[in-house]
Amino acid sequence: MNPVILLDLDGTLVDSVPDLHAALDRMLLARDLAPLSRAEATAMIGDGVRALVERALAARGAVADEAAITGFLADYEAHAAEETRLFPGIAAALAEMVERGWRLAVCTNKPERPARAILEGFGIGHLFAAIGGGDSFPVRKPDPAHVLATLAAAGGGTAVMVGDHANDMLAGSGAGLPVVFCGWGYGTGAMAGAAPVAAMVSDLVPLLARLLACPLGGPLGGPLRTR
Ligand SMILES: O=C(O)COP(=O)(O)O
Ligand SMILES: [Mg+2]
Repeated sequence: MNPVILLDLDGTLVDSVPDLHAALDRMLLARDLAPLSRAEATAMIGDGVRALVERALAARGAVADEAAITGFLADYEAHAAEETRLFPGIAAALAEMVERGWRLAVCTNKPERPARAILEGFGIGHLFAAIGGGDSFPVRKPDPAHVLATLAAAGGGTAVMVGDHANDMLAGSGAGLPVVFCGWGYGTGAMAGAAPVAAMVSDLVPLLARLLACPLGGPLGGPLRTR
């Protein structure tokens, strides 16, 4: 069976910071709190909506409640695809993956609805055999079960996890899969740990091809597992 490339969304396929940052600032403004810098907002992304809202409010000395979280989510969902863009080169990289016969899936901590809306907005939703959002399963990254449930939804088989955050590396490795760290995303370089790094989008397909060509393990990573 052809391998599955499990792809993180925010910071890997799409630059979603502008819309997330704008929604956070609308939430803060509504509470008479000062807006965030772009760097502050970026560093808060990676653990889903609840953590994002909690971090933004905590940065301004406030505490998140359920109303803040549901209000943020409703507002963000309505504006999730305004300034969000595919990173340059991603559309071509996805097309090449499909051309090679690799199956694609998204494994993101973003809730499933806005994740689907963003992918469909770019006309690429149909490329993915599964979209595992942060609310699709009882757990999310860094829990390996999020990766495994997404892989199962995509039909199972050999897989690689690709992402820009420590959560992606932990979840993928914990699931027994090789992982690739994306250097163009929101994570810090230290989050790559021992994972091979695709420094630029153009590095990704060649790196995945090398990983998939050495199933017994090699300098690039551990053994590929079939599930
Ligand atoms: O929503 C988040 O916090 C991060 O989303 P990601 O898992 O696609 O990077
Ligand atoms: Mg990410």
